Amino acid sequence: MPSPISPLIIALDYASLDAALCMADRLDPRRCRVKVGKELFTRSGPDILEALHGRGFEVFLDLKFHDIPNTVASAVQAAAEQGVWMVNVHASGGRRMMTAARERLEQHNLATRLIAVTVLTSMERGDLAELGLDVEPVAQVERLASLAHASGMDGVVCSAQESARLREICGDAFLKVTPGIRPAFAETGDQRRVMTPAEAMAAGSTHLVVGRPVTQAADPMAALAALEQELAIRPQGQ
Ligand SMILES: O=c1ccn([C@@H]2O[C@H](COP(=O)(O)O)[C@@H](O)[C@H]2O)c(=O)[nH]1
Repeated sequence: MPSPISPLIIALDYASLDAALCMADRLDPRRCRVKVGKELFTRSGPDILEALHGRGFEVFLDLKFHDIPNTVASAVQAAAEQGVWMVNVHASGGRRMMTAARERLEQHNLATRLIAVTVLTSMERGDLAELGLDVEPVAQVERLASLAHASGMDGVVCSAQESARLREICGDAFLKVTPGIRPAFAETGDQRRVMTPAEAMAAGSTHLVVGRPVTQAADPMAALAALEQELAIRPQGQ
């Protein structure tokens, strides 16, 4: 199946394989990718990847690996060998960790996209201050994205508020995968650095991660359709 033309990645944050597949079966792999995160993977294990691949989805495995270089490289290899489209690590694990993961993929001819998390979209200046970082989030994102770029990452996870700046620093081809997407109709919840889908694309985000605004909506398919309309995406075949 060809890759979807849409930048949308739907976060399947569910407590069971059955619940996740119930949602996946209402989605169209020609219209979006899907993301498997910590809750779902911890509950279902690799079975969920096989089930989603079997349905034709490209999967972003969002486990945010952060450990010593050899451990992270081995975890990234394991993810890639299960055929995921994208996997991520924490940029704060440092250059040697990211480089080890990149080299491991190359040694095994694995084409999975490898990206690094900069500053979680749920964090604001006060959260960084409590970690001893007296900086605006955008400054910390720039620092970590530059390091990720220099360490051979295909892109980063950042908020859409930083996408324009990262386009200047790291270029168009460097992926800017942005959670914290909140259409006008959705609640912010625990997210802090948010943007609407249209604003995020205009700012230079390459991929938009959307969870609760679709998955927790009273009518998830209507919420997805509203997102697509905002982004002027025409479903294939129409
Ligand atoms: O900085 C980050 C990194 C990852 N996430 C993940 O994206 C989704 C967002 O879900 P919403 O329901 O749309 O808030 C979720 O799976 C997070 O774990 C993030 O939000 N921010």
